[in-house]
Amino acid sequence: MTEARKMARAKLVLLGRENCGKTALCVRFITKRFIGEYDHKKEVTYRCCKIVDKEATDLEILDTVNKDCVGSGATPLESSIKWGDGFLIVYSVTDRSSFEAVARLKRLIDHTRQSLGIPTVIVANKNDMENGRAVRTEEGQALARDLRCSFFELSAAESSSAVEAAFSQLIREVRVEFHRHLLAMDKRSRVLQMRHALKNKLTRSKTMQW
Ligand SMILES: Nc1nc2c(ncn2[C@@H]2O[C@H](COP(=O)(O)OP(=O)(O)OP(=O)(O)O)[C@@H](O)[C@H]2O)c(=O)[nH]1
Repeated sequence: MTEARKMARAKLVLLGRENCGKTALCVRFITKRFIGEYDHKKEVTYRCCKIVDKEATDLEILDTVNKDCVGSGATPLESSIKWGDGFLIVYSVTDRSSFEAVARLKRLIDHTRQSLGIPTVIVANKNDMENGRAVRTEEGQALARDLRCSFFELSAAESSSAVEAAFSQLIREVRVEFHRHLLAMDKRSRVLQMRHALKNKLTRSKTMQW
């Protein structure tokens, strides 16, 4: 792969019900640290550079706040969805309603982007809280299979490497999509070139007849 065709940057968006751990995941991924409490009021875009599979990518990561795909939050959420190249849909294994929001959020991505192939990873967070578990691992796996998304169950509080694995998977999927898009553009421009060449040839042969 030539340098010019490598994906230099990507925009990632974290979606999910309030309190499921979106900010904790972002901060863990960027700093490798888990900090107990975060400011819940602001939507934040983090910038960082990460190396995945020996390839550096500049990332913008949008941490959305308290939004669901229903009600008044829907419009700004759609603009975040239009902005992103890839999505982490997060739920907490201790909060059934956050799990139920996942399918709705995935449908909103599909609908907003008019595509079923937008890179999306589902993250089941807080699996250190076994006592408060309200969603079984198999339920998360089954939902991810149905929605054709990669799935990670983890704890932002306990495992930096698991968080890194989930983000890395999303970055890989965004890269695949980027290269698919480039190939489609190449194909289109080849077709246009051929059409142009054919038109020129036809015009020339007409001219010769005259
Ligand atoms: N035990 C445990 N607590 C977690 C974990 N991840 C996040 N938390 C806690 O859950 C609470 C909510 O985490 P946030 O990261 O603020 O959640 P959020 O989804 O960004 O919340 P909003 O900003 O309201 O949308 C905080 O008290 C975190 O410390 C985890 O993996 N395990």
